[in-house]
Amino acid sequence: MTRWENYVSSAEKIIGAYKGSLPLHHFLKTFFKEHPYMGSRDRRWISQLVYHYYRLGTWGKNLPLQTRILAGTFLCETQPNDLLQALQPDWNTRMELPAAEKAMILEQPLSPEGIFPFTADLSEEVNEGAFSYAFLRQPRLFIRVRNNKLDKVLQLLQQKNITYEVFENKSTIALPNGTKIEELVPEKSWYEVQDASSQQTGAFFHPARQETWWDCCAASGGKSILLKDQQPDVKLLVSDVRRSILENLQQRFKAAGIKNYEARVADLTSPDAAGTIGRQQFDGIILDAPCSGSGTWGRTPESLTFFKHDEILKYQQLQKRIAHNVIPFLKPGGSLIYITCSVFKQENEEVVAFIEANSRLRRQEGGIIAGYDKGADTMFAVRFS
Ligand SMILES: C[S@@+](CC[C@H](N)C(=O)[O-])C[C@H]1O[C@@H](n2cnc3c(N)ncnc32)[C@H](O)[C@@H]1O
Repeated sequence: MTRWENYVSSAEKIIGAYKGSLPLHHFLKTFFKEHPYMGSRDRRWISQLVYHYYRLGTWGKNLPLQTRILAGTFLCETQPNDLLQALQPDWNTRMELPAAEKAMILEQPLSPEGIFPFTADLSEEVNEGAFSYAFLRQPRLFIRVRNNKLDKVLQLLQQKNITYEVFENKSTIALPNGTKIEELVPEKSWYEVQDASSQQTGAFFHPARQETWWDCCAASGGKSILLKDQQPDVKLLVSDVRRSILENLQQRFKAAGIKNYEARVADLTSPDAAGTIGRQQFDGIILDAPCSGSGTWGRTPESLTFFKHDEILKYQQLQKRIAHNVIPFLKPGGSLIYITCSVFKQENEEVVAFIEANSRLRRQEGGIIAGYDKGADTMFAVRFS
C-alpha cells in the first residue's frame, strides 16, 4: 500500500469505529495514541480526511465510503494536493471549480438539506444555502483585542508572517484556524479568544456605570469579560450549574485582570434558584443559554451526522425553564439579553415568543448574527426590556 492509500484506510477505520458519543477531536487523540508509529504529518493528513468527510453532512450518503472520503477532500479543498494527485488525478486538476460543479462530477447534486439535514428547523433569518455550504470550509479562529493593544498584537503577528484580517471595529481579528495565538502573543491580558459572532452579542448589552449585572449561565466567562471591558465598574454576579467551569472562569478572569465579581454555583432549572441568588435584582441579566450549539457545528462537523433531532425540543424546554426562573430577578426597566449559539427557530424565535407571552418583557433589538459569510459561528442574541 502507498502512503496515500494507508491514509485513506486509516480514515476508513476511524469513521467505522466512531459513533459520535464523544467529540471527534478526543476520539482522534485516543486513536493516534494507540497508533504511536504515525508521525505528525500522517496525523494531519488522516485528521483532515476524517474532518472533510464529516463536513459533507448527509451529502452523497450512497457513495462507497472510500469514494466519499476522497470526495470530502475534493469538495472542501480549493487547491490541488498530493493525495488526490496520487489517488484521483482527474479530480485534482479541477480543484478550483465551485463545490456544486464538483458534486456534479460525482453525479450527486449539492443541496442545503443534503449537507445540513435540519434545514426545515432553521431560524427565519438564516440563509439556508449560505449557512449549509459554509460547512465545506473550516471556520477561522478569532480573537478580541483588549486594552488598546491592537498595534502591539499586529506587530507580533507580522513578525511571524501570520495572515490576518482586522475587522472594522478594530478589535476583532480573524486568523487561520490552528494559529497558536498563545505562543505568538504571550501577554494574555491583551486579547481574548472569542468567535466574531460571540463578540457581536456585546452590541446589545449597553451597560451603564454602577449597574448590577448577572451572567447566569456564565461558563468560563466569555460574555462577562466582554461586559466588563465595556463597563469595568459594573457590579457582576456570575453563576453556572458546573463548579468546574466556574473554576476555569476564575483563572480566565485573573489572566484578564478582572477582580471585582461574585461567583455562585446555581442550577437555574430548580425552583430553589432564589435560595442561591438571594433577593437581589439586576439592571441586566445575560442568559447565554445551554443549546444545541448548531451555529458552531462548522467546528464540530461530526454533529451533522450524529445530532438527534429530538434534542432540539429538550433544549427548548431547558431554555424556557431557565428564562422563567431568572426573569423575576430583573429590575423593572432592566435588560435581559437572551443568547444562543443555535440556528434553530425552536431555540430562538420560539423562546422569544415564550418570554413575551409569559412576562412583561418585550423584544427591543437583535436576532440572528450570521457567521457563515466570514468563517465564524452563527449566533442569536435578543435584548428584552
Ligand atoms: C452556552 S454556555 C455559556 C457560555 C458563556 N456565557 C461564554 O460566553 O463563555 C451555557 C452554560 O449554561 C450552563 N447550564 C446548563 N444548564 C444549566 C442550569 N440548569 N443552570 C445554570 N446553568 C446551566 C452550562 O454549564 C454552560 O456552561
